Amino acid sequence: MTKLAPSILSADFARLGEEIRDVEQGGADWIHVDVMDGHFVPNLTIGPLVVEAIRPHTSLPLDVHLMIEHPERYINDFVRAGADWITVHQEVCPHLHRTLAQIRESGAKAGVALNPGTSVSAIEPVLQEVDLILLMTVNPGFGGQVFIPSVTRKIRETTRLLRERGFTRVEIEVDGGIQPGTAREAAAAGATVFVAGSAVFGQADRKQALDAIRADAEAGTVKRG
Ligand SMILES: O=C(CO)[C@@H](O)[C@H](O)COP(=O)(O)O
Ligand SMILES: [Fe+2]
Repeated sequence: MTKLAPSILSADFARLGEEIRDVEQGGADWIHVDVMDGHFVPNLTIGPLVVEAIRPHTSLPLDVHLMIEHPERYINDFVRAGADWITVHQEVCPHLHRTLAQIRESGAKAGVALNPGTSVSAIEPVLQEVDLILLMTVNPGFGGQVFIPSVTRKIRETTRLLRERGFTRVEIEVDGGIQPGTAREAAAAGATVFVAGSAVFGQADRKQALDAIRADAEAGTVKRG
């Protein structure tokens, strides 16, 4: 099933509760929360306090994307704050297996993210520990960037690998530059969860924006068969 996860990075931070309710009413499936530390990525955003503040404003799953070094120090705080899914980057986890196990033990679903320059082979040994693979379709750090087309091949490779290994319930999430057009391309390659920041919050009518991305992604899914 196609799932849409609007990224609040492009929302109005002064009105976060209202913004989240607006996309929930508009048909969002998850709320994507981008956490940046100014070290792993050149930008600073939010922490567990903001997750705790938005939790009462939605019944949707909170999908927390940690773009931070030493994510193991903060996993439990984010889960206590209300995160349902926690995704860490392979590039900052020397003990990836242990970090993914920590996420599951804390009660959240475990995701692992790969930058555009990181091969899917880097996570082959830990597939058993993973509920979601996030393939960055831009270099992480900012909203509003352009989808990198060469990542489409990696989405296909990931889809094939999960099928071959029998991990058919693992979600493939794409993040960065997702809008009508790129959603279809990613869906045709096997993506199941679509993060969109500027393409949703940059539009006055969020329902219309979400409907357009969903229709495009579903057209790609049909093409994949
Ligand atoms: O993780 C990130 C960026 O690092 C994303 O979640 C962005 O927030 C997506 O924004 P758009 O590219 O959709 O505007
Ligand atoms: Fe993200």
